[in-house]
Amino acid sequence: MIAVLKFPGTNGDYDVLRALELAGLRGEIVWYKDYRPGAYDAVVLAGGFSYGDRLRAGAVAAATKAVEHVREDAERGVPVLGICNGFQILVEAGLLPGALIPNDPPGFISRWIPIRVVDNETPFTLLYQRGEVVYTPVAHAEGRYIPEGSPRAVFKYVENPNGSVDDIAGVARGNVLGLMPHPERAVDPHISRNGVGGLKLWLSLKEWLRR
Ligand SMILES: NC(=O)CC[C@H](N)C(=O)O
Repeated sequence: MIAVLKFPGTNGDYDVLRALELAGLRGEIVWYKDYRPGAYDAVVLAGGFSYGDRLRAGAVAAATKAVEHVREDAERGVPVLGICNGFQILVEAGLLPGALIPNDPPGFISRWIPIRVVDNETPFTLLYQRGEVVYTPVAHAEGRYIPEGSPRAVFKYVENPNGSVDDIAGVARGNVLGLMPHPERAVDPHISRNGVGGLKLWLSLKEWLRR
């Protein structure tokens, strides 16, 4: 069972659930107060505006017991994925290195953009070719990635929309991955005119869990 973690203000949880379903995976939306460590095969922190992005996007959710439990699970080897606000939460909690600051140029962006898979050795990217370009929606105001040390970049923007250093769109540490684009919104041919490039991310997880 895959947990789709929900905080007050999370809005991407049903999209993740649907993507898991399309990939043939079983998911469950888990309210943050109900999250129990050791109970799930993988965890997805979905996008949205947890706690209204107060203080900094992701900062309040990062201080919850639920994220402490996610950290314990991550240390046990459970794959953890943070999408957009989920990525912001993982960075704020120190599970991933660096910082996500307001976009440059400033403002909320919402559009499809091409991204490149530069590392296909994570539990979420193993079915992609290295260098493969996929189209995904981005929808954020605080997505400018500032690295700390030499982070392991997994996705890079082909068209950098937010001023992220080195065009970094997603980073991993061990079995934890975070990215600003929304792979769960690029899975359904009925609503996507830009392909279903996000689907392989969910199929990769399925393959990783099978192995
Ligand atoms: N789609 C999202 O997860 C939004 C992320 C965050 N609230 C921002 O605007 O930066």
